[in-house]
Order: sequence, then C-alpha cells, then structure tokens
Amino acid sequence: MLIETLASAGRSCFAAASLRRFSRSSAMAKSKFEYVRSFETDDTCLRNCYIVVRLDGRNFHKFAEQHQFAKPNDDRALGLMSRSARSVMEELEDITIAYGQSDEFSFVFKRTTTWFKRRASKLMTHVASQFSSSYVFYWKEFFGEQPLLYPPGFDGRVVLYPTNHNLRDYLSWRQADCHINNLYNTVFWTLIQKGGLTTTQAEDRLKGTLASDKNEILFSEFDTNYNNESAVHRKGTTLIWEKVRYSGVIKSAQFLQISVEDIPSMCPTSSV
Ligand SMILES: Nc1nc2c(ncn2[C@@H]2O[C@H](COP(=O)(O)OP(=O)(O)OP(=O)(O)O)[C@@H](O)[C@H]2O)c(=O)[nH]1
Ligand SMILES: [Mg+2]
Ligand SMILES: [Mg+2]
Repeated sequence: MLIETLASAGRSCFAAASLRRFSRSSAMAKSKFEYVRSFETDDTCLRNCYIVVRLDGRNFHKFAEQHQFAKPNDDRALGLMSRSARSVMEELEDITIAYGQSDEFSFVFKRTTTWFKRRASKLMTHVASQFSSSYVFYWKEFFGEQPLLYPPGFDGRVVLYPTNHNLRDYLSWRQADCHINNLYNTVFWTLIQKGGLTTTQAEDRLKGTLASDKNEILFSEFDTNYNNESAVHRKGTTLIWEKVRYSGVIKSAQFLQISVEDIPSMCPTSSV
C-alpha cells in the first residue's frame, strides 16, 4: 500500500534525523529541502482594513433541486446556513458580524485582528472548512430524516475594506442583492404556484418589469403585500454578538439576528 510505504519511509527518515541531531550543530539542522519554503507567497492582509470572507455554496442550484428545497425560500436551508455561520463565529476568533442570504455568508473580522497573522489563505480556509463541516454536522437538526445526498462544498474569497463607509456599503450591496433576487423569485413562483403559469410564461411575464411592477402584480393579482413577507427572506440574516452582563462584567456572549440597516445603531462607529 502506498500509504504504508510512505509511513515506513517516514519512520526511517525520523530515525535518521534523530541520529543526526547528536552529530550536528543546531545551525546545521535545516534540511536541503528547506528552500521550498521560499516558494510560499505572502498573503498578509493590509493593516487597518476590515477583512471580509464571503462563502458561497457550490452549484447550489442543483443541490437545492436534489434536496427538494421549497421555492422560492426554504426555511430549513436558511436555518442551517445561519446555524453554520453561528458555529463559525463561536469557533473562530475576531469575527464581529456575519451576513447571509441564499447560499452565501459573509464574515467580517475586526479591523485590528491579528488572528493567523492576518494571512488571507488561513482565514479563508478556516472559515470555509468550519462552515462546511457545520453544514453537514447540523443537517439533521433542520432536515430531520431527509438524507444529505452528497457532501456540499463552499467557495471562499477575501476582500479588504478600508473604511466604515465601504464596509457598510458592502453589506448593503449584499442585502440589495438579496432584495432584488427575492422580489423576483417571489413573484416568479407566485405566478407559477398560484397563477398556474409555466416557468416560460412566468419568465416572459416578468421580462422588463421594474420593482414597482412586481409589487403591483403581487398586490393586485394575488392580494399579497410584499412588505409583509418574512423579513429573513426579504433582507437576509445578520448575526452579531450581543453584549450581556455577567455579575457586573460585560461580555459578548449571545447572538442577535438583526437587519443590516440596524448595524450602525447597534455598534460603535469606530468598530463598524
Ligand atoms: N429552492 C430554493 N433554492 C435555493 C434556496 N437558496 C438557494 N437556492 C438555490 O441556490 C442558488 C444559489 O445561486 P448561486 O450561488 O448564484 O448559484 P450556484 O448554483 O450555487 O452556482 P455557483 O455559486 O456558481 O457554484 C439559487 O439560484 C437557487 O437555485 C432556497 O431557499 N430555495
Ligand atoms: Mg452558489
Ligand atoms: Mg450564491
């Protein structure tokens, strides 16, 4: 077996290395292979910037179909995304805000974080792996006996924002994306599920319509006021730490689920 061969080779290397330790000075301890380290590139994130890691589900269009997600929004899937994001915030240091919608979640690290020496690849991979393993770990809590058919994956990217204004605009941008998609999807699926249209007919009906037209279709044809739809569906989910007092000492310990617009009033401007 290849694995066994490598393992026994590893053991004899180790024995040889131990012997050499007695015969060579510590200055000589570096192996001739050490130079390969210099191939690693420096990916330290610029100081003073907010580090944002955004994850997005890989091919979730297919994943949602195969796991029969409700259309346009599946509360089990959204709950599982938020639960996984909570696990990331609990396990990893210095994340102050997380914002999620659909199959994506953004995590905002403190400006001053020195976690993993601000190395982008370390931060991103820790967030992605903690999130992915939590998604699988907590699956049953949200989907019960419905089986997870294959392991889901999430891609990650790191973006730096130098000012509070930029960070707020970033979060507003993701929330605007949520709003635009959700309004479209809500009307689209209403036309199909309640109006009896085919997907092609619904697409044609919505071609070139503005937000006001979509609101009007919902209101006049289906007696639905879009503003009364669930806030989580319209605005996404924001997780922040809530400061709570334990015997006189203030600690950040609980999660609040709030709307992005409420962030400025909940956090001091120096940190957001
Ligand atoms: N039915 C349903 N589908 C969902 C829900 N949340 C996410 N999705 C699906 O997930 C997709 C996410 O979109 P994208 O991230 O742009 O596309 P993707 O298929 O994941 O492709 P890549 O991200 O490029 O890998 C949506 O288009 C939906 O098909 C949900 O609550 N219900
Ligand atoms: Mg995706
Ligand atoms: Mg997405």
